[in-house]
Amino acid sequence: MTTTVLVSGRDFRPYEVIVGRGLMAGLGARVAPLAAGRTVVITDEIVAALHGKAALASLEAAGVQGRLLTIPPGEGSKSFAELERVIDRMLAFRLDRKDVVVALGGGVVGDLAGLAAALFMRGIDFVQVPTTLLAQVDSSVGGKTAIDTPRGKNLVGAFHQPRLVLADIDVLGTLPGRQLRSGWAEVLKHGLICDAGFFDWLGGGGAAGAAGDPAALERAVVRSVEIKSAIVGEDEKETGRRALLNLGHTFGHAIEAELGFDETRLTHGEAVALGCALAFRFSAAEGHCPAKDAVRAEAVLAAAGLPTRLKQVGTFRGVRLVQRMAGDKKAEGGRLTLILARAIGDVLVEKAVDPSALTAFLDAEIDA
Ligand SMILES: NC(=O)c1ccc[n+]([C@@H]2O[C@H](COP(=O)([O-])OP(=O)(O)OC[C@H]3O[C@@H](n4cnc5c(N)ncnc54)[C@H](O)[C@@H]3O)[C@@H](O)[C@H]2O)c1
Ligand SMILES: O=C(O)C(=O)C[C@@H](O)[C@H](O)[C@H](O)COP(=O)(O)O
Ligand SMILES: [Zn+2]
Repeated sequence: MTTTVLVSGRDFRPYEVIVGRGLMAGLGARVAPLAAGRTVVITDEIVAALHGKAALASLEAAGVQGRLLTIPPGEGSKSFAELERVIDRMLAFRLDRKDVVVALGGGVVGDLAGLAAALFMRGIDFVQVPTTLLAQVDSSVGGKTAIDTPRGKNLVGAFHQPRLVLADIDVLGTLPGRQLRSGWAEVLKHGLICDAGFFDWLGGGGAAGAAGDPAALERAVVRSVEIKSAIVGEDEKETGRRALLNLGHTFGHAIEAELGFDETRLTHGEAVALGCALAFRFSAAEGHCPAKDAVRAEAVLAAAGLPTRLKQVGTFRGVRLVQRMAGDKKAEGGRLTLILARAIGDVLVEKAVDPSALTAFLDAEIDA
């Protein structure tokens, strides 16, 4: 079965997110109506080897001219240097404004290719073909594109919505278990934000998804896309409600930065899982949410094989983490903003976080 979720908001052209099995073969037919000219398929070396041929064959069968542009795999490619190289290749290919970028890969490919599409000749169309669970449930939807700088995650970017998202559950069959669990963290995040029933399912019968069961994965992808697209439709540019999608990220991004964005030590999804557990425990400590919800959130995250304690991933100092967190894009006038919880499925934007309370909380967490 194929499910189509429409992402629509006041200030951008609506687009479809198509979720199902065996969709890669139909990529060309779906891209053809969007591409007046040619396509460039931006992908990483690992995905190119696994799925590049199928993508190009499908485009060719539909009469769409396509060529591959590969980047090295990993977070290191979300850099000014790689962005420059990609745009230079696009210029060398003589792409024009009618040509279309296809982002075939995980969140790294989607974020970089999306930003290149946003900048190239002031913006050309792009299509997301997410190949990691994380990209299917999160990064391919909503139009956030970005690169990192040594000072932090995603600090340079643009909002640029795709024309189409094609999420083929079958491509997840080649994904390593660790990457599957990493994507599962963003799925759990969606339940924690606004759907306690979904979270219960993910912690019960749906847990098979984290181990690769295709039916559970499909249901988890569809519900995640529904949740994310509804929020993005209301608040594309994160002036309000969209910040809720950042649950766990102010902690998570600071931890990723402290580890030098080394995904062999901590993937983005693992950082989000740890960040969600910290956000729930800090919420409980500050009296926003019952302690039992923080305990339950942690139990489900841990059962999925995700980290929930700082000492599992490295050695940190509270003051350093808080300095990093103050540099987050949600901070206004140097004031820390955090997404905190009232309960599982009910979160809020807290703009008046006391840095000393947060530092003391993190120092106590470091050995906990
Ligand atoms: N734009 C957004 O809204 C948004 C949302 C969430 C995360 N992100 C960003 O996404 C990035 C993380 O994305 P990710 O977790 O997909 O990581 P990733 O893109 O680095 O992919 C993880 C690894 O899986 C490999 N891979 C991809 N598809 C595969 C497949 N089908 N089979 C086998 N291997 C495959 C890749 O080559 C890579 O080695 C981070 O940079 C994060 O900041 C962005
Ligand atoms: O789409 C959003 O909005 C999100 O916050 C989704 C996050 O999972 C994602 O990691 C996003 O890239 C974080 O955005 P940032 O603005 O904190 O960099
Ligand atoms: Zn994320």
